[in-house]
Amino acid sequence: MTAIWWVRDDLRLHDNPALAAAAAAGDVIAVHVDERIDGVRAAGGASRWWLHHSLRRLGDSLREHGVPLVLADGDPEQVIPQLVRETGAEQVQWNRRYHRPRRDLDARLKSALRAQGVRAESSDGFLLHEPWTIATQKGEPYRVYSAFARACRDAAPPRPDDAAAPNLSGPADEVHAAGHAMAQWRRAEHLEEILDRRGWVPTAPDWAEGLRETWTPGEAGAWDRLDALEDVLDDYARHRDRPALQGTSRLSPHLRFGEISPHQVWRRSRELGPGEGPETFRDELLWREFAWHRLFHLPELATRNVRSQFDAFDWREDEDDLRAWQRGRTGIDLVDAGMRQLWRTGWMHNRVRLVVGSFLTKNLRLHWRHGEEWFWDTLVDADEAANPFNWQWVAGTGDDAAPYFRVFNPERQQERFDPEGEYVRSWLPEVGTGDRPAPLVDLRASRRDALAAHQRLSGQADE
Ligand SMILES: Cc1cc2nc3c(=O)[nH]c(=O)nc-3n(C[C@H](O)[C@H](O)[C@H](O)COP(=O)(O)OP(=O)(O)OC[C@H]3O[C@@H](n4cnc5c(N)ncnc54)[C@H](O)[C@@H]3O)c2cc1C
Repeated sequence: MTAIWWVRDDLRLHDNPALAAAAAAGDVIAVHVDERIDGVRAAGGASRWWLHHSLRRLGDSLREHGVPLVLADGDPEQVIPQLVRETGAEQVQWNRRYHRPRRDLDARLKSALRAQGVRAESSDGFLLHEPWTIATQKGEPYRVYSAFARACRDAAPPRPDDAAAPNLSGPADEVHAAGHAMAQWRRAEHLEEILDRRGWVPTAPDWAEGLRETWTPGEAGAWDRLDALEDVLDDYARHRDRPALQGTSRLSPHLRFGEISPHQVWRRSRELGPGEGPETFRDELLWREFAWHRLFHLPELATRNVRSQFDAFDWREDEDDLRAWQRGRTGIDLVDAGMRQLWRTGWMHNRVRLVVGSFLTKNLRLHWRHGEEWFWDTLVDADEAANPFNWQWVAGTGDDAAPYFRVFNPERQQERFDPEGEYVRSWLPEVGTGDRPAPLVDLRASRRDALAAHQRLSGQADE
């Protein structure tokens, strides 16, 4: 029997319930669809770069087991049934995703396949807990992180270790899919050609040099970061806010693309001990979880203020200021250093994300959606939940968010978290040379303006 494994944000062989189910059924054909879905944004530039390399590496790993990776594009509701017809597959397996337009599509496809007598099944491969399993006593979703995290910790522990990849085999060479024989899909050059045609790796200009230097997309790269966790966790609670240090795991893009599962990361952190470091780290994994559960319940998280009173907020519109922020030319050292780190490496330290987010939405009073969209395009870990969730958190428009009137002062933040200026100098070598733009805004005056705008909003709410 042949089973199709529909690869989505689970680009790994280990601890992958959908792949394990397909392998248990018989020969496996893996398929990835470059899909276009109404109501879902296309991946940003940095994510596309990542996906190109991650798919290539997944193709290499599957090939070692004789399993082809088919690269298709278009509407999955057409592509998957067509593949089923072409290959004679009797099963389709996938891991669930949680944004409503994607879930709706998956549900429609599941029904359509089942109606044709094909066994279509979904599994839990992306989160620690399915969103419908963590609820208050009234059966409602949690809106406050601390209560949510307690409920997660009280729930069933993560899946037991299943270190071995499943036993895999592929279909006969003469089976065709998407116009090519399986023998072709199993060739590295064939995969490379099709990936190249997608145009996800920039050439003119090649802005990905810093990404190549920083990251190794794919399951092996994820395992290297996981192995390095032991160097980080002991001091995690003390070092995680210091951007000049390698004080955090840098697992975020690997988790984003499912090159490693949160169960694997949680388990490893447990093996590394109780203690303040590992506990604080697990709290962060639960923030990831919280963001996804919120997206499950709030599908418009990226486009609507969770706290709707902010719909009337007096945001400014200023293209020049936005561009200066994006390019790291605000004249505020910590902000510019962070934006340069992002542009060069596709990643920014969490503390600095908070600072640049506060600066954009408060000192510049530009809408958080502008920041969210820029991050969406430039972060290698940009995801549909954590990105809008955290932007709404920083802007004060989200659930359990930092209040709008809490404005980070970037200079104080630098004194606290980069006291020697190491981080700032590493991204802004021109600091101290006089070759820096004048600050875009006066930090005190712009803070006062932001607070006044918030006051006006509160006044309206009271009327
Ligand atoms: C404005 C803003 C936007 C953000 N956008 C994203 C995004 O698109 N994708 C993303 O994964 N994270 C996002 N974050 C959260 C956080 O900055 C990153 O997850 C973290 O910096 C990744 O580095 P790390 O893997 O070394 O984290 P670690 O400190 O090692 O944490 C371990 C893991 O926990 C998760 N995590 C940690 N902090 C958070 C958080 N606040 N929210 C959700 N998950 C968290 C991540 O999966 C991370 O890999 C954003 C934060 C802010 C303030």
